Amino acid sequence: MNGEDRLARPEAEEVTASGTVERVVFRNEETGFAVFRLKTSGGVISCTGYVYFSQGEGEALEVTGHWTEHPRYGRQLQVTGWSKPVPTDREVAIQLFRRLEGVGRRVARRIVAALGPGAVDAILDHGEAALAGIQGLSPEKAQSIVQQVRAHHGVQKVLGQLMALGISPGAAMRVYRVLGEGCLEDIRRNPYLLAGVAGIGFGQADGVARRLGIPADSPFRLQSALLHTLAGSTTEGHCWLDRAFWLAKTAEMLAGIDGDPWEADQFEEAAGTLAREGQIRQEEDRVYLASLWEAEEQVARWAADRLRVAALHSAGLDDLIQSYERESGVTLSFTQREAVRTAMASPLLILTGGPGTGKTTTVRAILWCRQQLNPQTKVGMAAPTGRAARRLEEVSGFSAATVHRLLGMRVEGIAQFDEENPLPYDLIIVDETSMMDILLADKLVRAAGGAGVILVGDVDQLPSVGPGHVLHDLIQAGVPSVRLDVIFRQARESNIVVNAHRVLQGELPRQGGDFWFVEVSGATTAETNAAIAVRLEQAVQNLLAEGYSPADIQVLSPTKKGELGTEALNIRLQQLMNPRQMGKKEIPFGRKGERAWRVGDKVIQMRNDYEKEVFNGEIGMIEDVDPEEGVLLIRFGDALHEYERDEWDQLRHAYAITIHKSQGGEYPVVLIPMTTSHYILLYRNLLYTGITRAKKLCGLIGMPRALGLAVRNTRPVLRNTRLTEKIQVYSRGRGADPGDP
Ligand SMILES: Nc1ncnc2c1ncn2[C@@H]1O[C@H](COP(=O)(O)OP(=O)(O)OP(=O)(O)O)[C@@H](O)[C@H]1O
Repeated sequence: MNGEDRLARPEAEEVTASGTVERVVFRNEETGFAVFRLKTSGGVISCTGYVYFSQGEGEALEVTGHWTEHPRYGRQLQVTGWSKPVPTDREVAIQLFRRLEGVGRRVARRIVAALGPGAVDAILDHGEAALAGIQGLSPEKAQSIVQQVRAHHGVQKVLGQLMALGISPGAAMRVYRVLGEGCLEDIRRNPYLLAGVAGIGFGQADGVARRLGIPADSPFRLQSALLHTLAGSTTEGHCWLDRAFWLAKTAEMLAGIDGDPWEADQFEEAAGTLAREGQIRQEEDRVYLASLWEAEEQVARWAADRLRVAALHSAGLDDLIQSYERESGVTLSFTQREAVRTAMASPLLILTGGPGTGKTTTVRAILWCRQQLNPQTKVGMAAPTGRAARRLEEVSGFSAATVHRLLGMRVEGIAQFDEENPLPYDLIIVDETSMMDILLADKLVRAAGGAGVILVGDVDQLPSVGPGHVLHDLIQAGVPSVRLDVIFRQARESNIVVNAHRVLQGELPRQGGDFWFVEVSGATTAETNAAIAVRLEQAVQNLLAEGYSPADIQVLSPTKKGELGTEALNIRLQQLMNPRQMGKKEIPFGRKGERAWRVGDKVIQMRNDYEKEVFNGEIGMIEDVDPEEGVLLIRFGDALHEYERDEWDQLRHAYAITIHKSQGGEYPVVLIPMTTSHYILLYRNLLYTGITRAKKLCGLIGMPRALGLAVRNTRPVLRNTRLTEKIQVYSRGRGADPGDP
């Protein structure tokens, strides 16, 4: 039986059942999805669906849904609607109030005597006012009763009404959690509040607003649209937008939805409100989201403060370095020594260089010297991604964490360590800092306290996915930095390393050894692309035959779209590396169920999940799937995680990933298709980043012209940031806050 046949198909007929919850087998706190047993007069039934439990076990519930047949768990009710029965019988009502905390039999009786058996509804509708005048109820107790009744019964009304506005069950739960009990009133007034809740964007909030009859020129709408445009620019890496451009872009976006032209100056008032409310910050013609402005300011002031601290050169340092050389058998180069000296003397150092230039070796020397000077030195090591952290651990011999974990970040934006509670280290070393965006840099510097900070990275790699160009800007601003640019002999034996440096110099890579280029040609570009895809498959087959595992082989593409984009390649490569097989479990997905998550699939996490502690860009493997529940069991490193159906959007297949996503990763074998169809993405840093991900073998397959274009194209990174200028201003002591109104 194949995976699709195993999928339970709901029977058409809708059924209703009521009873009490016997056991909650599984509950996802984030989405509200639950598996539970309901004790009904006809026996215990198994149910699945989005249900909000206030108590869980023992809770009365009425559910509607469809029967499904699960191959392992048998008959289950797939719940599509639910309610918590409000008692209509006096004695039942009294029992219900008695179950509330702090309510005795006497008070319960008095409430029901005053309000009748419909007391619950009266309290839901009128709140504390309904309880006014009931003997023996203090205002605090009345408040507590209202809260408890709302928690038991009110939430379903709210969720039901949210769903009626077109919000999905999972999102409705999130809205309720984020915006709280009064969310409906707030949303009716300003539906654009929804745009701030995870998973709901401006477009969906706008749809709700239309349903609620909010006028198209409502100030809330204009403000939300403006914030949307500004936040959108951060996906291109910008920290700020030019004001006139911002207004015009927002006008254009709304005109695209409404069909009518909007004038940019219609947004002036909305922009003024956002500035007054502190949601945006303006510096002359530049407009920032407040959070980005604050982050840039913070990092700038921090770097400037450290620049002002005079470097303290310790006299015996050269002797110490010589001892290290004797001990380790490594003779450091002139530049490496300079890096060690600067690291000892300055509270901040940037160590940059391409592959094989000796960054890790230098870090080892620095650690050794620090330990010799003070054996008590506490060192914190981190990298922006889990895999980069694991690698740092391997090469340095010290334990390393992700920056998020180091800072104790459990949810986006909130860190356990900050200026009030600094990290307990004397020295903090962060690797792969080209990947660090301004928001993460802000968190790091806030928590650094008095510790020395060494930022290690390769400034020629692609910049961070998030906003800012931090490593580059810090170097530009004159932060003490050492650039290692000599490739060591051992590294020179690798054409991967040599070619990475050649590409940076604008030279074509040379073939041979661990680096090869397969030329593919055809009569037309389309034909050539098709031939490249076939040749890529052959290369994968050959590598598998040579004993490489699917996990060893990583295909990288500049883009997601097109025949040689990651989406199309993933379909081909899944068929090749993990084909459908009898007995291999899978779950179909996609609009027509044409794709499948299959046991053994390689997958990539697409955004940070703080609960699971699985971060953007991490690669995992599907170990098991439950087609009935829609649950995927995925291994990331040592940990296994469950992904519910509504979490699948966090995942993609990872046989092919974009070069952007591969940042900070390393793979034994990297294969990159090269086509002129990716014209706008063919540039030097991108190719360089792709090549430097390979450890044992790097294969480029495609058009020589595409390779030539990529090597020659030095497209500069254009990101709107002011970090460099701000550091320079602050370090000269001109402390005027450019953003103060
Ligand atoms: N001073 C030195 N003398 C001789 N060999 C060295 C020296 N420094 C580094 N190496 C050797 O050069 C190679 C690359 O060094 P290292 O791993 O430190 O570079 P890296 O910049 O961290 O490289 P990557 O970014 O590729 O990890 C290693 O084999 C290392 O042993």
